[in-house]
Amino acid sequence: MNASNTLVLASGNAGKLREFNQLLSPLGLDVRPQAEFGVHDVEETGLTFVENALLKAREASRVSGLPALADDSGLEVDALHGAPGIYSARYAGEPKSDERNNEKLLAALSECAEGQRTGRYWCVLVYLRHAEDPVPVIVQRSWEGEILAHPRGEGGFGYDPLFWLPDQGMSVAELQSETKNRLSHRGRALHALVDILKVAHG
Ligand SMILES: O=P(O)(O)OP(=O)(O)OP(=O)(O)OC[C@H]1O[C@@H](n2cnc3c(O)ncnc32)[C@H](O)[C@@H]1O
Ligand SMILES: [Mg+2]
Repeated sequence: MNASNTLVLASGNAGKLREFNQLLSPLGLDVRPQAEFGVHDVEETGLTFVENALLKAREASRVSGLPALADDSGLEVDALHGAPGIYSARYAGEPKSDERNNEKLLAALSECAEGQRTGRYWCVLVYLRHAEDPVPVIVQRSWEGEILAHPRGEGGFGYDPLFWLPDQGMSVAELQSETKNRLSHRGRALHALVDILKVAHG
């Protein structure tokens, strides 16, 4: 990390920012949302999570002058040939709406039998020391689950009320936030990233 352990979080998603703060504040890192620096959302024109995460991190670092951490994530559903995938945030169009995205997902799977509703969350994290960093740190993690036929639970964000964890016997929206952070695609990716940064930068 840099001398002051300050970094900018290249995200405008309130649910992600909450989870990053829960995960990173115990590490003594000063994590600032990109909105503090007037960073606007970039167009996510990549065809992969990693390309989009790079675009977001580069812009946030360029505008803030700080190291940047970006997350590009989404839900891959087998019966939908990987959709909504990199388009998860805008699955039901603009403006982004978790509620409409969930309704569209339920409709798309209305004919899909239990047992065939498998999928996974993906999270790709990119850390850049500066906007032109030629050696980004990149970590990708997934989290397996099944898509419910009806929403359950109030916690989390995005597709969490529809994402069922057979091992837990709960949807992600029914988990305690600490449990989600320990098990999730994002939580595990972040721990791996922090381990890499500790080795690289002390
Ligand atoms: O790009 P930023 O500003 O970070 O915010 P965003 O919401 O647009 O984020 P993405 O482009 O990475 O899209 C990710 C979408 O995938 C879904 N998603 C990712 N992680 C999730 C999680 O932990 N729980 C539920 N849904 C998640 C959710 O719909 C997100 O909006
Ligand atoms: Mg986005």
